[in-house]
Amino acid sequence: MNSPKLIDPRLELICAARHFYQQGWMVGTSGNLSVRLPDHSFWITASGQCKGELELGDFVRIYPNGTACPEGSRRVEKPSPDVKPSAETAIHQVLYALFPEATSCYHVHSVEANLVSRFVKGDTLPLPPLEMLKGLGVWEENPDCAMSIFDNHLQVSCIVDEIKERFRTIPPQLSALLIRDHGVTIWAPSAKTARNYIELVEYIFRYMVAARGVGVWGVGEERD
Ligand SMILES: CSC[C@@H](O)[C@@H](O)C(=O)COP(=O)(O)O
Ligand SMILES: [Zn+2]
Repeated sequence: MNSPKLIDPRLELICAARHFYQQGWMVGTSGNLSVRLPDHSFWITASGQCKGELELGDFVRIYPNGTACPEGSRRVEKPSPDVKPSAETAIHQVLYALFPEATSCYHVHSVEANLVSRFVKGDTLPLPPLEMLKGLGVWEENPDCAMSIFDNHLQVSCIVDEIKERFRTIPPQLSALLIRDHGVTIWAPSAKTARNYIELVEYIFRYMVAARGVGVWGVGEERD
């Protein structure tokens, strides 16, 4: 009997990136996607690549601290020496460390994510109690749900430190975080779920922007 063919997990990332690019959420080189493998290494998009036309050679494999890739002592596997991992690799790393059940981490930049990130000054964004929240795991009637917001910093390590510090003390309600004036990042137990999460959070952001435009009361406003 033939054993089932293993599908390269980078293919799922290539398809997801093309889809997000077509939606206008990964314009140009923006955003980064990763998938974690059973040995706890992960593939992540290389830095500065057009996300609408990724190829298998546009990924870097990062091995966890203390382990090395099979070919040698390096902790990074690259298609060529000049290829660099995403500049935001450390955000994926900290999320995988904080949420061991996560096997995929997706980050995109949309206009709506940036608009809603300015609806509030604080570090949480109240979300409208939409049915769509069930897709993000919130099974409550009229849920009082909020997404964590972090300030954008030039030094990615500062964003990472704030994520680590906040989530260690206050676990997030959703598997998602928003970086102000930058974009959303989600983490999920599978690549398919990660794609759904991105679509759902982006729907909620679109709704919030549209609701403001037509004057729907209370949407995205800071609660007392
Ligand atoms: C279009 S610049 C956006 C980058 O600064 C960054 O925020 C981003 O999401 C992509 O960086 P990358 O290093 O390609 O993964
Ligand atoms: Zn980014």
